Amino acid sequence: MLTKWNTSINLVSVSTLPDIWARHVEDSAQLWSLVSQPWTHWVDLGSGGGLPGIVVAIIAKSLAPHGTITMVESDQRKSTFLRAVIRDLDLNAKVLAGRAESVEPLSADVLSARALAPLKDLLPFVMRHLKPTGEAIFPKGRTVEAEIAEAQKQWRFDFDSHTSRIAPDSVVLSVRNVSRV
Ligand SMILES: C[S@@+](CC[C@H](N)C(=O)[O-])C[C@H]1O[C@@H](n2cnc3c(N)ncnc32)[C@H](O)[C@@H]1O
Repeated sequence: MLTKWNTSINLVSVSTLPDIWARHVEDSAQLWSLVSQPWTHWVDLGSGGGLPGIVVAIIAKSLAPHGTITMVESDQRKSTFLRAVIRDLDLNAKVLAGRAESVEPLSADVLSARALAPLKDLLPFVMRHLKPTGEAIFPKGRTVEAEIAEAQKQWRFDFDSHTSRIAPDSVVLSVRNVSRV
């Protein structure tokens, strides 16, 4: 469905399509095993083509059927795509077609966002949508150290950095206990 819809909506860069499994599916799926605590509500912000939200929902269907995934996507056409996938695959997931800063607070146990914004701009979303005991999980590239330093000017937070299984120069950042400096 991603490949088919990508011809009319720009869900992923066309140059990545030949390597779609590793670049997008495995890259999203690796988040699953990095979450360190039980969860019932996973929120994915700026899901675009369902990365990682749809991939997480597919895994959850067999491994965590109690889990609900909410995807927040500001683009109406991408939201329509996400709803079509949820319907076709009968996933326990829903889409809020709106902006992360304006949808109602979502009280997530896990919050993810891939390629949405630098860390300093993600942390206000963490404050709005993640439970105080929850965990945020962000795939990040080579700029991660600079993003952490920039974010620490305004925020306190605990974090762990996990080397990506897919791209050795990337990491998955796990963030907890966020508060303003
Ligand atoms: C670069 S794309 C990444 C999409 C997907 N997460 C991925 O990794 O392929 C960013 C997505 O976030 C959406 N977006 C941008 N700002 C947003 C916001 N404030 N709230 C919700 N979605 C947003 C865009 O429409 C776009 O689909």
